[in-house]
Parts: sequence; C-alpha cells; structure tokens
Amino acid sequence: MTTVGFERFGFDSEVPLDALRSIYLRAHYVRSANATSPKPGEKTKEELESDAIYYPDSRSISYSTLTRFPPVKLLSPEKRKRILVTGGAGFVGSHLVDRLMLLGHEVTVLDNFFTGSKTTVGHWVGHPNFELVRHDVVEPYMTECDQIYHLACPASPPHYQFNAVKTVKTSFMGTLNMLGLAKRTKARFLITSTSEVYGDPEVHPQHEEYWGNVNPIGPRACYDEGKRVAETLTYGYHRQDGVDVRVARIFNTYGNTYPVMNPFDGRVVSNFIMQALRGEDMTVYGDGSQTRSFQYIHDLVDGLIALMNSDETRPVNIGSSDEFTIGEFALLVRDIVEKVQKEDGTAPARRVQVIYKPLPTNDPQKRRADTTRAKQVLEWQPRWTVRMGVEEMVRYYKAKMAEGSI
Ligand SMILES: O=c1ccn([C@@H]2O[C@H](COP(=O)(O)OP(=O)(O)O[C@H]3OC[C@@H](O)[C@H](O)[C@H]3O)[C@@H](O)[C@H]2O)c(=O)[nH]1
Repeated sequence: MTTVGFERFGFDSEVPLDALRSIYLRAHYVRSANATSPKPGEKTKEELESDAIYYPDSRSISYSTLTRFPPVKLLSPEKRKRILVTGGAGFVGSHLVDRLMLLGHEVTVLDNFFTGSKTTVGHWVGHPNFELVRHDVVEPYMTECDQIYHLACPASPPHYQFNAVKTVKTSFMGTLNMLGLAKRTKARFLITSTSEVYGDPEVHPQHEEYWGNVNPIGPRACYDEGKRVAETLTYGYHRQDGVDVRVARIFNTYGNTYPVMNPFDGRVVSNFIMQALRGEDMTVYGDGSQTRSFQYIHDLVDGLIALMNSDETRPVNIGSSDEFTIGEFALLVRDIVEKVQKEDGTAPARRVQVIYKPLPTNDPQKRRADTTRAKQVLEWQPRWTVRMGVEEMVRYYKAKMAEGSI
C-alpha cells in the first residue's frame, strides 16, 4: 500500500503513505549533549527536525523546533476549506489534522490538553495554514469556518471514568457550543460518536438502527450516555435549525501518533503491545471471551473525511468487522511482537505470559461493526488488516523504546 485516502464526493483525501509516515515515524532524537558536533555550515538531518537534547549533569532538556514543515498541497481558494478540529491534539484528532494539513486546508485545532498533548501537532505550529488554540469546549468559541470535526472528549475508559461529571459536561456542553457555532457560521458539523452508544449489545453485529443497551447509572454511562445525548442534540439542531450534520459512530481504533500514542492510554491495543515489548505479562480482563473488532487509524480518517463530504446525515458506523476475542487478540499481538523481535535479532529469552484480571463493570461482551451503510453510502471499507496495522505500531513503539523516549 503506497497511499491512503481517495477522491470521493468532490473531496480528494489521498496522500502518499510515506508523507504521513515521515511525520509519525520520524525519529525523535534524544541525543546526548556530548555527541560529536557537525562541522560548521554542515546541514545535519537533525536541523530539519524537532530535537531534544538531554543534559544528564543538570538533568535538563533543550528543545528546538522544526526548521521546515512537511510539504502541503497548494489548493485554489475555492477548494481550500477552513476546518475546525476540536480535540485535534488527541489520538484520532492529530491523525486527522495531519491528513487535512497535507491536503492543503486551513486547520484550527481546539484542545484543552486533558488527554491530548501539544506534542502530537507540534510539528505544524508556525505553519501559515495552522492554528493551535488551548480551549475547553465547555466554553463557547467563536470563529469562521466551513467544516467542524467535533472530536473533543476523553475516549479511553480509564480516562473518561477519571472525572465522570466532566466527561458528561464535555459531551453535552461541548457539543451544544459547537452546534451553536455551526448554526451561526453555517459550517457543516461532524460529531465523532462511538460504538459505546450500543452499550452491551443484544444485537450482533451492531447496525445503526439498533437503539442499544446502556446502563444509565453504571461507570461507563458518563461516556455512553454523554455521546447519546450529544447525538440527540445534533439531530435537535438538524431538525430545528437546519444545521448540516454528520454522525460517525467509531468502533475500536488503534494506531501510533507522533511522538507517541500515549503508551499509558489504557486501551487494549497499546497495553498489549507495550506489555509484550517490555517482556511483562499481558493483562487480559475477564476470561478473554469478550470480543472487539479493531480498525487502523488511517482507515478511520478515510471514513471520517468521506462522511464529512458525503450527503449522508444519518449515523454511520466506522469500524472493522474483523472480530476477535480479547484472548485471541492477546496471542496475535504476542505473535507479531515476537516476529518483529526475531527479525531485529532481539528475541527475549522468556516468552511473555498472558494473565487474567477482573473484568471491568459493564464491559461489553460482544462488539462488531455492521458496516453495510458505510459501504453503500460512502463506498468505504477498511483496507488495513490487523496484522499490517499492529505490526506498524509495534515497530514504532519498539523504535521509541530503543531511543529511550518511552
Ligand atoms: O489491558 C487490557 C485493556 C483492556 N482489555 C479488554 O479489552 C477490551 C477492549 O478494551 P478497550 O479499553 O481498548 O476499549 P473498549 O472497547 O472497552 O472501549 C472503547 O470503545 C470504543 C471507543 O469509543 C472508546 O475508545 C473506548 O471506550 C475490553 O473488553 C477490555 O476489558 C484487556 O483485556 N486488557
């Protein structure tokens, strides 16, 4: 595979895969201060990259910023859109931002950096097409824009349960504020909802007409019910005020971010990969018979962009329908990590073991996306197999660990 994205509904989302990889797979150097210096006038590779030099004696670190940005497409003013991405410094947001920037659009990122990090989009700071605003969407925000991707909300179960009240508030107030902005500016509004609106589903696989089975007072409710009410608001503004809306229900997604997908994110894919790479036991919750289907981040970004630019106002599932039990998935990740270690000649003496921990309350027993609608109306379906995506992610984390940056 050499590209991601495609031309659809008059919007071209295709970029070379290597252009994206050059961002998130770029070596993030932590050099030693006493490493040999380049000769005067000599351009080093590092001068074109953000850099961090660690001084062990004083335990301090000095940063330099990029001197050159990745090349972006030059679009005519009619084609260039002003795009607001809330939560643009998060895992999904930063990948979406990379793609929209490479495609040549003007991108404004709003983020409160609660779970996102400035470093995920730091490589665009200073670019004339880019703005980064520290802002919490629970407060109103005014700007002019053509499209709003509303992603802001913690999405990993340990994060969204950390402050349940704030999670509900973010979903409700944040969505209300961004819909108000869409109404005033007549911008098209896309909200990233979630497969968690189906709760612990009684219908399998989950299609968009299913109303779900959510415990409204359980520990996951802040996220599940928060997203459900956010969808309710979205369709309220659509019916009452004619706001042009799109609703993506995102299923489990994994992938790397620059500089790292938070290895302490708490979700299963990063947990398993980090544990296997560190030679620690892999923690399966419950007996591992619960199922999930996992999609790679580039497929999700393709789906979000296709949905935004389509005419579909009904909710659309964006996810994989390749279903694994979590027990099977742990073994697959271990296999891939071992393959990569073997190829690199770093196979450990001891094989990591799978251990079992208690199942979190209300953990959905089965989940698989029914993506019939996405296929029909967006002509979208995942292109990355789990093996391809997980292997890319393993190589990335392994390189970061070798550098000492995680
Ligand atoms: O170390 C771990 C972590 C998780 N798990 C299990 O793996 C499964 C997946 O867990 P994750 O935390 O990755 O994600 P969940 O499916 O529970 O929730 C996710 O659903 C879809 C998205 O909207 C959200 O990003 C997230 O809430 C669960 O059954 C969980 O109990 C483990 O077995 N071990």
